[in-house]
Amino acid sequence: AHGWGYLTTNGPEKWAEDFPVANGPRQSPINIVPREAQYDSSLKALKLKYDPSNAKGILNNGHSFQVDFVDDTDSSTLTGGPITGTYRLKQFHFHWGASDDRGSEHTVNGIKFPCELHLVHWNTKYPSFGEAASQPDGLAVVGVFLKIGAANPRLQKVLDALDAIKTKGKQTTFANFDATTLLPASLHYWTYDGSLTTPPLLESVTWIVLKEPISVSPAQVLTLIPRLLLSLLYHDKKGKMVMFRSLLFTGEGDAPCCMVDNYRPPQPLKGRLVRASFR
Ligand SMILES: NS(=O)(=O)c1ccc(C(=O)O)c(S(=O)(=O)NCCc2ccccc2)c1
Ligand SMILES: [Zn+2]
Repeated sequence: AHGWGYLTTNGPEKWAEDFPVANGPRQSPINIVPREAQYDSSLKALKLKYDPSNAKGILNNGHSFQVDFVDDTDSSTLTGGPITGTYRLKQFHFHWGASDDRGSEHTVNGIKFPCELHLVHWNTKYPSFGEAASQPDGLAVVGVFLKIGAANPRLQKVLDALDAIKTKGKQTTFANFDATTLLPASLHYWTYDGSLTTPPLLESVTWIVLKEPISVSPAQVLTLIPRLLLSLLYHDKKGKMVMFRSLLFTGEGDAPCCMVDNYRPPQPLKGRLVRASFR
């Protein structure tokens, strides 16, 4: 049987067949309506402390690429914000579109960004990530929108590594990456109780979506094309912005299938409250 994916044959509209929680009460992503979010003055500031030496490797997992972190100590953690206790960084990954009018999972007033970064953390009150992933307060994911704009030299290191992981299952070392460089200046956020946005869609995620996007410039990416030849943002001849092209969902030897549009659309709020850390 084919696994889940993002094609019409195995995409988000089909996931409930194998993962019935897809129709659960706290599914992600959602459309965020800032005017309907409730400012909560008791929400603390986010504290993200990442140790660059914890970066382990970068992997094409067949539905995105992820940078994995060593998570056997509290050296890369999320504290404060809407959560209590200490959550450890496990990995970060991206969702993007085949064109610049789509790609993000969360939307703001119905607006899609071309890309969204997810930094996945797990609650250290549980013995492992796998254990935490099945608990209602087990995971916390920080979502950061990407928009096309000024250059972002730090993202380049991630893009550079992609040509070594073109096909599913490929991975390469990726040391000394400071994930805090991927964060915007303001850590103002919206937060709500949700789920993983890919199967197994576990309802164990406290979502923390930053209001301020980070930007990456087309020019910056154009300089990468010769070296990357793979996942990149570039203006095609029609001037349309194209994102993270041609990473492949498929493994070596399979008929190549472009890894694009790897995002789940917004899910019903089902009465949930979205809180804002800012007025
Ligand atoms: N968009 S999201 O942040 O919800 C997300 C997407 C993909 C993954 C993943 O592992 O592939 C993850 S993960 O790193 O949290 N792993 C979830 C799958 C998993 C569950 C339980 C044990 C191992 C892996 C999260
Ligand atoms: Zn994600």
